Amino acid sequence: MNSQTQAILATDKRIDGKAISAQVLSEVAEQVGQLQAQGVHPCLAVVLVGDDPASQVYVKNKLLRAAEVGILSVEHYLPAQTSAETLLSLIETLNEDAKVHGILVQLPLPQGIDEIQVLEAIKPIKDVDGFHSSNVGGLSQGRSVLQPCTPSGCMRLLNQVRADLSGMHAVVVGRSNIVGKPMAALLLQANCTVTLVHSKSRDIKSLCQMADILVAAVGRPEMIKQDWLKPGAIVIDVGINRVEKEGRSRLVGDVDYADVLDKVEAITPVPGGVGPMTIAMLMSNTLAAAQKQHKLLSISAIDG
Ligand SMILES: Nc1nc2c(c(=O)[nH]1)N[C@@H](CN(C=O)c1ccc(C(=O)N[C@@H](CCC(=O)O)C(=O)O)cc1)CN2
Ligand SMILES: [Mg+2]
Repeated sequence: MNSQTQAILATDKRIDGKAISAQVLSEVAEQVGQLQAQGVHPCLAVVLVGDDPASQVYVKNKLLRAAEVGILSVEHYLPAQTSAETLLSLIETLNEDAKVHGILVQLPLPQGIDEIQVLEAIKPIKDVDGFHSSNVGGLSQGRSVLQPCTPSGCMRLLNQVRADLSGMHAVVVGRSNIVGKPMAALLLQANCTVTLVHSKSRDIKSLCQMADILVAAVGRPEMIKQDWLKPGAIVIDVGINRVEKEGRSRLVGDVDYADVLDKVEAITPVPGGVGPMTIAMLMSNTLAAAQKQHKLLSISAIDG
């Protein structure tokens, strides 16, 4: 990427997730084309259980992005009352289908289905969400595995601001399996000093004030205010909170954007920051999964 593009993608203080995700998607589309020329057609299986409206929107957007970059998709919509056995049997079928390279089970699952059992059933090589314990363990050891999409998207946004994060103090607020924990692992891999803050941490505000990089993934609307930040901090806001403001429904992050803007070096907006990156990284993971499976098949063909 040349410096002019870099400047466009990170204008002023706002880190433009929409523009950067478009760049990722265009890179993915190019490589999908190269794979197709070798007769491989990357394919993502998307499984949605139940009728959660937000999940329906996310799944629709994933399918749209897949089509845009030339990734095939298969869709499986199951009712909320689906048994764990039925879901596990579908995953087994998709695991064994050589035409399917990536399997995504949209979260959250309806109550009564054990999320961990379902995620563990996905073959690690097809686990494009990076949630299988084998990929989680590989990430913590710094191995090259499929990584969770939101944290890897956040890393891409951070690298837009600074190519080298070495020695920076990163504070991650929130310890979910999907975002907080893998985010801390990726920042550590990038040689940051990492503090993982959670609901039982003492004096969260003081911990945040130490951050050169602050990643907020806590799900509390506009919790982080200007006096929580060190001057010149880089802020990545993973929160997506729907609130009523001035009689209208609006999306806000975990950071009070307008309040902190003067104080930060750079910040992601909500919407248009981390969210679009999540879907772009899913496409990137699906491509990587297809490339790896193709390579393994080619090797086993040579070995006989
Ligand atoms: N299997 C998974 N389930 C869930 C994941 C995931 O990565 N894998 N993450 C979230 C939901 N999610 C993707 O699935 C997701 C959330 C938000 C966005 C997004 O683009 N947000 C927009 C705003 C959208 C809106 O208007 O509501 C933005 O921030 O700009 C994309 C994907 C939980 N489940
Ligand atoms: Mg966003």
